[in-house]
Amino acid sequence: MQLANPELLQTQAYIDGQWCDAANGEQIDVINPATEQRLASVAFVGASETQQAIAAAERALPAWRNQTAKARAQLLRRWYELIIENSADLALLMTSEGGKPLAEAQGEVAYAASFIEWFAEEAKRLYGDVIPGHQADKRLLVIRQGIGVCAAITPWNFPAAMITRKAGPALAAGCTMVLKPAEQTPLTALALAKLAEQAGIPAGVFNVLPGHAIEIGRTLTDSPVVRKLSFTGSTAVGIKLMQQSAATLKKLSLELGGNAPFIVFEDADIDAAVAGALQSKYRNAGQTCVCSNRFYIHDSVYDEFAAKLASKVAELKVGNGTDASVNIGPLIDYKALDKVQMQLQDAVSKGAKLLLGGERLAGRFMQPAVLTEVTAAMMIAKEETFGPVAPLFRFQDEQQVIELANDTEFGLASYFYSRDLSRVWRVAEALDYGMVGINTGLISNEVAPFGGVKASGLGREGSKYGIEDYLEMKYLCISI
Ligand SMILES: NC(=O)C1=CN([C@@H]2O[C@H](COP(=O)(O)OP(=O)(O)OC[C@H]3O[C@@H](n4cnc5c(N)ncnc54)[C@H](OP(=O)(O)O)[C@@H]3O)[C@@H](O)[C@H]2O)C=CC1
Ligand SMILES: O=C(O)CCCC(=O)O
Repeated sequence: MQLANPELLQTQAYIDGQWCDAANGEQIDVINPATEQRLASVAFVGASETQQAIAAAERALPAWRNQTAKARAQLLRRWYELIIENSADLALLMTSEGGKPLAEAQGEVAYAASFIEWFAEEAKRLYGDVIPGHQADKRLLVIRQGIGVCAAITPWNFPAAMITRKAGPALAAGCTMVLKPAEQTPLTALALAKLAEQAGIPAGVFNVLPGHAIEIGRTLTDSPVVRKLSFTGSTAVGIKLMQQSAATLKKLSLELGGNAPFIVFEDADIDAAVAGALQSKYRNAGQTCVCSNRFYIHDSVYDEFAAKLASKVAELKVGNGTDASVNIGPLIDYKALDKVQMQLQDAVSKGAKLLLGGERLAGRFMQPAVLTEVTAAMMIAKEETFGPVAPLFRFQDEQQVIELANDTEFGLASYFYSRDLSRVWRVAEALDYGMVGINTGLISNEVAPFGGVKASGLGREGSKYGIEDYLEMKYLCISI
């Protein structure tokens, strides 16, 4: 891994503006999932370093909070610019430790940077309210202030964007942050911290702790100083963190698993639906929480859709994401590969047909797959796949498919294709999901509210709504 700016390869934790090893010297290897070679050994910290980071974030809070939003925005703007200037290195780090193809990694760097830019601007417009008084001698106002010290725990599948989608609004609103990145992808997080340091973000405002998930998570949730926790990851861990946060009554944002339906109605533009399916299913080898998980195709267009999708999937090239011609990188680890293979085998054993792909290749790679004649009795209908497999179900009518699509504990992203305007409204309103892509397979951007309902979590990230989770409202009652 040859970085143009070698300073971006940081292997120590970043606490209170200092780069430091774990107190006990512990380290963990970061492995390239494509080559299975060691990229670096990174400090692996625990509870005591987490306490230090929380204390640093608490100390840094008053000065950071008391600056004007504009002053904070100027520093955040510089952070944004440095991310853009270093985007080639950041993308290479991301591909090397997470496996996504370089073009996708470059896209993620731009996406990640956009949250810093957006929230730096947004924080200047955190207006309050003047409420008509209830008595002649009273004046009532509402102001909005940053909530205080925040914690963030982020996953490996978006090693940069899930950090900036949390740190952007937090820092812009005047909060400070302690971040624990995923064990598999600490290098991108530490590079972001290096750029934050270079941008002049003061010591203690943004701290990064690669280390023991359970110890760090417990220390963050137990701390009364930490007023808010934002987590992206699995539903099981989200529930655990919510339980742990109960004693200190933390404000929570939880962006958890999904089981996205992708519906193709009989009046859809089939070619457009195939293009959308490719984007929404195979991005990051299917490892995103908004990836389509269940394809419901109207009986009358099922065979056409299946054939067209399979012919496009056959063109996808599997390999090391640093090769510019590659579309599908490795899965993150063997556990992920085993889970996808198990879902495939379960479906085939219950009557599904493997139209294309599915073979396990050397290392952590697999051939992207299309499965047909899939039914609700199969494991793949219920569980998040997090892999490059498109299972196609048949349906006959609108009401039936809405019921099927909503028949899941999850409620993050959903997609459908139709050219009938009345149906577009009906179905969009009936889908029990936080996000609905209509005639598109890509919905994520910094200006729109990202988040789910039911077991997919709490709160929204990005957009003008995303900063609300980092604010408290204060009511002022003035007697004159
Ligand atoms: N909603 C989403 O975007 C994502 C969903 N997932 C789903 O979750 C499945 C498993 O993926 P996985 O990466 O294991 O997801 P996890 O939920 O286990 O991990 C996400 C983050 O939480 C941390 N974490 C794990 N356990 C704890 C804990 N007890 N206390 C505090 N932090 C904790 C992890 O740390 P560490 O890495 O150190 O273990 C990581 O930083 C995937 O197959 C997918 O279905 C996964 C990633 C993202
Ligand atoms: O998969 C995830 O962790 C959510 C991020 C995906 C996106 O923002 O599109």
